[in-house]
Amino acid sequence: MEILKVENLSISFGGLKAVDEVSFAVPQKSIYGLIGPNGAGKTTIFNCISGFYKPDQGKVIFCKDDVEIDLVKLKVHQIIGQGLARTFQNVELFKMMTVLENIMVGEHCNTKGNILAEGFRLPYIVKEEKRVKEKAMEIIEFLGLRGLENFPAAAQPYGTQKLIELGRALISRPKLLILDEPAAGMNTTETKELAKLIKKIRDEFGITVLLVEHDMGLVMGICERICAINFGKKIAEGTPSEIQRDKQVQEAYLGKGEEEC
Ligand SMILES: Nc1ncnc2c1ncn2[C@@H]1O[C@H](COP(=O)(O)OP(=O)(O)OP(=O)(O)O)[C@@H](O)[C@H]1O
Repeated sequence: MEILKVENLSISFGGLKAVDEVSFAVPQKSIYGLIGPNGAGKTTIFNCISGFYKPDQGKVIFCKDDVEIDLVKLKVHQIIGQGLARTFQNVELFKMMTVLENIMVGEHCNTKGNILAEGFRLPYIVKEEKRVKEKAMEIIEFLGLRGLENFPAAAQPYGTQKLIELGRALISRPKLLILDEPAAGMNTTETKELAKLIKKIRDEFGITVLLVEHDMGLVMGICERICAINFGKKIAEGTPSEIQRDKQVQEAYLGKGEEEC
């Protein structure tokens, strides 16, 4: 059973067809990879799924409790409300805020406060804040960031900042987590830890993970299925070994005539 179905998705920027009739389906509770050379259209597909771009054509079907919802018709906050969270290619943290506060922000969509209630510190706001703080601390523990909660996010090394961003996406306990190049800028040890963490997120929380990543070791090591795109078009879809053997994928990465991927 699928949680996400991308159907005939297309979007152009001026004369450039960045995504050209791409279709793929992500099975529930799987780790699914989207790969392709630079400029292939991967982030653009993510932006269409998460509502940042409106495609020219196609559907993005999110399957929730046996109901199919076309995300293309929804606004970004409505998509988040359906249970979809994402991280970005470049770390997007609130630099002046602490690690804890940055992660708490991810639960904002599920809180009921308003500016007046918060200003007067009404009892339900205090209770709500305590609940969110406890939830954020659980995530901090899960990510192995215990002890850093009260330090500024901006003071952390890049790999840690990426984990904080991941924590912000995780706190809302999404059904589908979309990760855009989670290993970018990480060293080999950090990338290995990240691979374990992504598996743990799926296994312990039952969250489906859709990821774009250039680190082929990570992709081939943790994804059950992969969709490969090039120049905006889907060129292959299958298991990691099927993708590694695929001639079109080999050509896309290495140029014609090369045998290995
Ligand atoms: N907002 C935009 N306006 C104009 N062109 C865009 C826009 N967003 C993406 N593009 C173009 O669409 C194409 C696909 O870009 P995209 O960022 O999706 O590729 P990508 O596969 O994610 O690449 P990378 O791996 O380098 O991040 C590129 O040619 C890019 O320049």
